[in-house]
Amino acid sequence: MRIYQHWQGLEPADRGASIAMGNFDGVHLGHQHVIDLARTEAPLGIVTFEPHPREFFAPKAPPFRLMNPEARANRLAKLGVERLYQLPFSEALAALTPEAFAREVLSEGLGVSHVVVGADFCFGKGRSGTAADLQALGAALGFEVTIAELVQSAEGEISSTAIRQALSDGRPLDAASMLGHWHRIDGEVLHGEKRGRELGYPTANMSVAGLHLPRLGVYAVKVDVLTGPQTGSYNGAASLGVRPMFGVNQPNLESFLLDFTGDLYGQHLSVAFVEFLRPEMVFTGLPGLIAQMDADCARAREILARL
Ligand SMILES: Cc1cc2nc3c(=O)[nH]c(=O)nc-3n(C[C@H](O)[C@H](O)[C@H](O)COP(=O)(O)O)c2cc1C
Ligand SMILES: Nc1ncnc2c1ncn2[C@@H]1O[C@H](COP(=O)(O)OP(=O)(O)O)[C@@H](O)[C@H]1O
Repeated sequence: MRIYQHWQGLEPADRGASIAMGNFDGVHLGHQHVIDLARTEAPLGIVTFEPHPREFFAPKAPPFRLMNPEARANRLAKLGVERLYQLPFSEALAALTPEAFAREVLSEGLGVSHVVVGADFCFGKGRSGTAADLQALGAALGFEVTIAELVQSAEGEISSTAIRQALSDGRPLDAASMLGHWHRIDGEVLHGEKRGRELGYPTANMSVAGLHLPRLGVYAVKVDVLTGPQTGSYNGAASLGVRPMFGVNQPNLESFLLDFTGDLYGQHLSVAFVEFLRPEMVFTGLPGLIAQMDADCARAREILARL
């Protein structure tokens, strides 16, 4: 998959894609439907925005993203997307009217052959353009527009908002049924306080900055080690939180991999949230915490063996 960060001055060979357009946060089943409708004989593309328009307009709002741009790109590549047009969202882009966006960006810039958007898609200055407006503009400018129906799940309409809520509630299975896959946090293993190894539970620490946080607590997780000499998929127990036993900390994600020994510093991991086990707790001494971690790992092992 090729990533483009501009829409102007493209080579003819980089134009003409059939594209799905949106934020694709989480790449859930609704997104996958939109992407499927964009599969034609033309190269399959995605048009998305970076930063996310909501981050651009409300930079101080609490983080809401389900995934970082790299994780999104990796997942889109797995779905067979050949071109990711990750357009820099700016004052100038936000100020384009629906007509100007369709003409300057989609038609003259990207030269799209076909565009798919969800039925609730809005675009252009003040979000004033609808999916139907885009269809009319496409007819005038010479590209086809398909409007995808919103996909339902057992919980109702699938949306990034509903997925965030399920995760905030500690319902990763419900989130997964809307995502079509486990919710994952991806990132590099960072150095921590070196305390884990003394507890008998070395943990791979990852930053969760900029991401929507699932309910804080301890989870049964599947951990994919993506780089290094020990790549593979491991079962684990992870703590997403602030480690109240050890002072005031920023939230992070600490994963203990079952049946694993080795060095993970600097490697890339993808941690899948399978089941919420319990909130973080404060114990009167380390033996209490260690006994609880023993119990967490036993439960995680049992849950993950059933998958
Ligand atoms: C399965 C598991 C359960 C945990 N439960 C708690 C907890 O209840 N309370 C807490 O303060 N920290 C908890 N932690 C976090 C540990 O305190 C943390 O991993 C340890 O301090 C190691 O930190 P370090 O990696 O920075 O050395 C848990 C960690 C794991 C892996
Ligand atoms: N089973 C395991 N699960 C997770 N990390 C492990 C495991 N075995 C060894 N490690 C290594 O130990 C490191 C964590 O040890 P720890 O004492 O918790 O230090 P830190 O505070 O730097 O995270 C991990 O980053 C990894 O390199």
